[in-house]
Amino acid sequence: MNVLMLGIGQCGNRILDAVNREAFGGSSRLSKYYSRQKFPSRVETLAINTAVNDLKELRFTAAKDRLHVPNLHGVGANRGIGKQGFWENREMIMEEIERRGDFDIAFVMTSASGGTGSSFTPLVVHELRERYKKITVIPVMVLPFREEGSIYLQNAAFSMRDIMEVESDGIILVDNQYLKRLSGDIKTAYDKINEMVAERLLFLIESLDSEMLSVTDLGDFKTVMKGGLGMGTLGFYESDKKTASLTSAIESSLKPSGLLYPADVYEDAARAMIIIQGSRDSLDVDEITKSVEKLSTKIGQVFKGIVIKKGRPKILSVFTLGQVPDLEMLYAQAAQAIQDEKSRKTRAKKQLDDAFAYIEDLEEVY
Ligand SMILES: Nc1nc2c(ncn2[C@@H]2O[C@H](COP(=O)(O)OP(=O)(O)OP(=O)(O)O)[C@@H](O)[C@H]2O)c(=O)[nH]1
Repeated sequence: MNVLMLGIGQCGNRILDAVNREAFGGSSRLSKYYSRQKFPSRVETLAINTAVNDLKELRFTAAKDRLHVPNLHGVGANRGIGKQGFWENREMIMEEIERRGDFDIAFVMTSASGGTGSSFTPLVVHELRERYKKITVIPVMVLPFREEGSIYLQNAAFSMRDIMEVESDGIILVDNQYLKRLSGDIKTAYDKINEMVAERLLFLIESLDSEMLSVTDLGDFKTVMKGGLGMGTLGFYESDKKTASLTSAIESSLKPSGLLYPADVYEDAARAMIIIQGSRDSLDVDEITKSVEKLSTKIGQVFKGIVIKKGRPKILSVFTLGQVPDLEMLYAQAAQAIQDEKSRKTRAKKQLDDAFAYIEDLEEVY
């Protein structure tokens, strides 16, 4: 399978760096000696940014895989400038991608709320669709902490609408706000979130490209991603000594603690795919079949995949949602923030006009 992973803007770049870190051996001391990725698929990565400093800070992404869009130093969270920046550099950006050959699937990772990534991503998705007729395109959109300010909220609202309007094959949602409970300080939270996203995406890629005992393939994945509202998220669970059974491990992969976006899977999910990796003796196919069937009665369509691989069972759940109450709340907050900003501007303007009114009929006296 030929996979393209694009990370656009600072957040997208950093998630891509986490992917490269993971793919080249993770945090192990040996990782720097790996010159090739550990995965069977051909995975091409490219970090795109308007801010050269964001690209410089990457540690695991090769220099040839960093593309600076010239004449800009970030777009200061301004999506208008971002879109213009993309149009002015469209051919250069797309040529850089096309030089990497043909692809079956592309993941385009970005924050929904900054300027560069959130404005480039819908346009890049559109271009990929135009240029690669058979490609599956999955945007991975990171929603902001809700207290990050009105511009970030507004950007998230408008960029999510833009990304829904271009024809992707389903959006994977990641919510910083939901995941911030993972850590006290922001830097550690970012690292942890990025690592979670990287781990899940690489698990997915690896599984789709493996000989599965029970087959799920790119076609099934696309069917899942097209379900419901065409947006969903990923869950994950890694068994340990304390895990009671395979069934409880499968159920745990759907629990809030492993999800990248808040959802009540049993209430909200439209379609799902459960992929189980583990050593042959740790996987009981009958038990897996039974628990997936049980899930199907609640969720509707559930695909299952089983990959034989050394170690305790690890489970990835992929699902799309039929309702997204948290996203609706984000829009309500964004609308309120835009209104507040407007009234603050009007008030400030009036105050200034009132101030100028004091000297309206006066001249400077020297
Ligand atoms: N999960 C995660 N979120 C991040 C990270 N870095 C930034 N963010 C979030 O991304 C949003 C800001 O978007 P950026 O990606 O920094 O913006 P950009 O696309 O580079 O655009 P400009 O800086 O405006 O040119 C905020 O909501 C941040 O919380 C990261 O490493 N991980």
